[in-house]
Amino acid sequence: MATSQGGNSYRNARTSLKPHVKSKPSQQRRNSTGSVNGKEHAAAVPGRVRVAVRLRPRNAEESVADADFADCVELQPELKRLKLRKNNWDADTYEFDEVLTEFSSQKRVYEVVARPVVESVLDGYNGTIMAYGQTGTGKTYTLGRLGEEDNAARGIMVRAMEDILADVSLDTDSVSVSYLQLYMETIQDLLDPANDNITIVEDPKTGDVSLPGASLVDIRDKQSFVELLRLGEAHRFAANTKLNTESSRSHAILMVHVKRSVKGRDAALSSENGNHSHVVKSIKPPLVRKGKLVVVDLAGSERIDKSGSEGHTLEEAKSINLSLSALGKCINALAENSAHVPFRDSKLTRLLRDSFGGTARTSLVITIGPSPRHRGETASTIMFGQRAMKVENMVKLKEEFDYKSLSRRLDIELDKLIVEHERQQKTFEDEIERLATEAQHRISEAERNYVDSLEKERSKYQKDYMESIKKLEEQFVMNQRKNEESHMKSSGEIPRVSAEELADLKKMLQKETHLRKAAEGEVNNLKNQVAELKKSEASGKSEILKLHNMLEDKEGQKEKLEGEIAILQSQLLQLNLQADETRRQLDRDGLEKEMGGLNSLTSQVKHQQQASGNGEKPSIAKLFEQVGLQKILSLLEAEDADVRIHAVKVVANLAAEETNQGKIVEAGGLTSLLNLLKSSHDETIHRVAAGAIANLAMNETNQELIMAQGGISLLSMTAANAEDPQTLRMVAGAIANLCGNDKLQTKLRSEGGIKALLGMVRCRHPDVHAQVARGIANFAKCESRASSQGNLWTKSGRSFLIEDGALPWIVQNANNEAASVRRHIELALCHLAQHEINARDMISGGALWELVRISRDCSREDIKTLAHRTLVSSPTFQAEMRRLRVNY
Ligand SMILES: Nc1ncnc2c1ncn2[C@@H]1O[C@H](COP(=O)(O)OP(=O)(O)OP(=O)(O)O)[C@@H](O)[C@H]1O
Repeated sequence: MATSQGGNSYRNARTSLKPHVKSKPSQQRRNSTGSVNGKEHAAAVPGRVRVAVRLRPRNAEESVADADFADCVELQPELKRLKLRKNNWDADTYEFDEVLTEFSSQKRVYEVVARPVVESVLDGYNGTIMAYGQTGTGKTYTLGRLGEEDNAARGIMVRAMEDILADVSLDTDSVSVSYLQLYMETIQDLLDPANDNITIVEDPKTGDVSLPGASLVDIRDKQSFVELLRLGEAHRFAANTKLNTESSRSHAILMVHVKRSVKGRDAALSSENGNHSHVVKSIKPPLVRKGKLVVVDLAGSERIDKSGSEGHTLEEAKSINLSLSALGKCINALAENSAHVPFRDSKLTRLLRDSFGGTARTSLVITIGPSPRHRGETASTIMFGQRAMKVENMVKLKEEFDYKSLSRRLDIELDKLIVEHERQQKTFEDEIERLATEAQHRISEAERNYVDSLEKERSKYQKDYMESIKKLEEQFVMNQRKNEESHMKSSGEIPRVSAEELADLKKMLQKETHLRKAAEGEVNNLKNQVAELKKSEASGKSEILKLHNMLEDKEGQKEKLEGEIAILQSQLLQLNLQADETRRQLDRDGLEKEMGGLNSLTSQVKHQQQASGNGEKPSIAKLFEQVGLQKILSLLEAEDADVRIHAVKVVANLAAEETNQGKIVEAGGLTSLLNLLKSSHDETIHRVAAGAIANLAMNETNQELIMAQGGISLLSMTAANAEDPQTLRMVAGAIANLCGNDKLQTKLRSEGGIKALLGMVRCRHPDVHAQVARGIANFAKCESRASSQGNLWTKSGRSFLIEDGALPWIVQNANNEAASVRRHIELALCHLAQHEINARDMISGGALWELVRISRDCSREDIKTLAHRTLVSSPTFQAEMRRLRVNY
């Protein structure tokens, strides 16, 4: 039955997919790449299977055998019609998409049958070109001629590859081929014949068919492809010979995979010099199009019975060629729009599933011979072609994201970023290191400058101070000398401390204050520098930490400096006090000896006392406030002897104030002072420390503490070693104070206090003697109190003073010209005489006569009365006086 098919030509089919695109491959590529959008092409486009019929010319045998017969077909190529003669007067007419006469060149056949499919493949579609026909009708001629002897004879395979290679760019695209044969349901790799059990894999989602087990050879030029085809043919021939079969019974399948990158999609990745973060953000996997061209040279169809599609059993079909039979059934089903298409009946139909009723563009060339002897086969072939023309495919673009490629590119990009990051990191670290080094240098330099300036100021100040001390000492010695002279001569001028000297001292104090401010300014300057460094090193935390530490060091140094300044201040203060003391002393002596300069000195001293007196207490208070007692006491243990000396002087000055004494003792000052007596060999320290202890020893509680801490032994030891009268005066004063405590008598005596006291009289200085006398008087008074209460310390009841041999010195100094000595001795004698048991010793020691003298001549009325009462009340004294006939 004649049909009217194929209103569209191959070219029309092409334009139906791409309306404005001409068929020139390279032009086509330019137009399609870069503008293709994956979504646009995701939709499938209807594409009917195109069928061309090609008539082989009569061969030699047919020219002879059929010489008298007309061809069984008559072609009308311009009408794309074929007439199949039934007999001499009747024929069936069939329309095809192309009708290729026996004179059609290989080139024309390629262009009308294959080129549109090849172009589709290059655009990213799957395409199938298949030849179907009776053995010897020219299927292999049409598809597989290599054209080595005659270039014009090149078949579709070679021409297709030529077009593909001409269109792709092998830098970005790839072309690879597999070559196989299917025989009796076995797929054999023609490029690796040992591989003869290749399985078909179908992607359930896309319906794509692949043969992952087949060799896949990259093609970079036509020659290597031709070689590969030749090799495949040789293997096909050898294999079929071995199997004792015919080539026409196997199907040859060439698969050409074309993978093309779609330009423009990954432009972001190619912007090598762009911002990397931008690249990463905008990164998209490159888009690739994977077209696959399948060229199938089917086995000869003559084995298929005309009724192959009409009921041959599967078993029969298998015995000849199951594959062609199954293909016919599938095409029938597709042509008739059957609900079920038996693709799974054979491997050929499974392989060609995409080509018929799938997503591929399919072009079928049916080959026929002219011989009327094979009219049946020819008719069968024509009917196969007619049915195939009814098969509608849904041509679909095979475009996908190339994640592998993206991954590779990202790896490269990542490597670049890592390298760049490392470079930046290195630069950053270098910068940090440079900043840190620079900061360190600046800090070191500032530190050096600071230390240098401090050292300069300190040494300058020390020098000034030492000079001032020296001047004062010289002044003091000079004054003393003058004083002694005036004392001896009872005449002469009283030296004065000049107003200029005091003004100098004040200046020094002001200067020191100025220096301190300068030092503070320097510290502030350093702070500013550190702050600047902090700003410039915001990211260098460790450096900032270092700067903090250094700042703290500086603060520590500042504190230390302030401590030293405070000491220096105190020294100045002390100098003031000493100057005042000197003035007072001069005043006193002047009062007694010198009436001439008395008034002026007194007024001067008073003035100074007012001036310094007004400033002194605030100064001490300020000292407490600025430095802190603890700090001052800690300086008693300073390594620097000068510092120790100054510190002990400050403490001594503080201890002179009754209000400070409790604080000093509480803060451990007493213990420190006692330690100084023990540990120091410096006479000045001994003198000043003893003075401070003497001051503290005025308090009863402190007296007990001094004793508890071995103070009497330390004072005794100091007394034994000292030669300086002032030191001895201080020690004697301290012991004298202790002697006045009733609770400490026994301990004081047992620890050598009395003997130490008496030992100090070796120094002839009246001040020392006065203190010794005071101590003896205190002790005697306590003994007297105890005896009156019946508390006797010795077995005999005798006085410790007498037992320790004090009596001779007492008697000897009872009438000492120094009033301060004499008064205390007179009192001591009176107290000793209170206890009857001492009377004998006193009589034998000559004390009786002294008592008598006191009772008669003492200028102090109270002492005089006491002496008299004692003498009168003592039987022993009374008896002695009677014995000596003293009238009393
Ligand atoms: N169009 C043609 N022009 C000239 N010679 C042809 C043409 N087609 C076929 N021939 C010749 O016919 C012979 C058989 O052709 P070919 O081998 O291609 O047939 P076939 O269909 O592939 O056979 P088979 O199914 O056995 O493989 C060859 O000698 C070939 O050169």
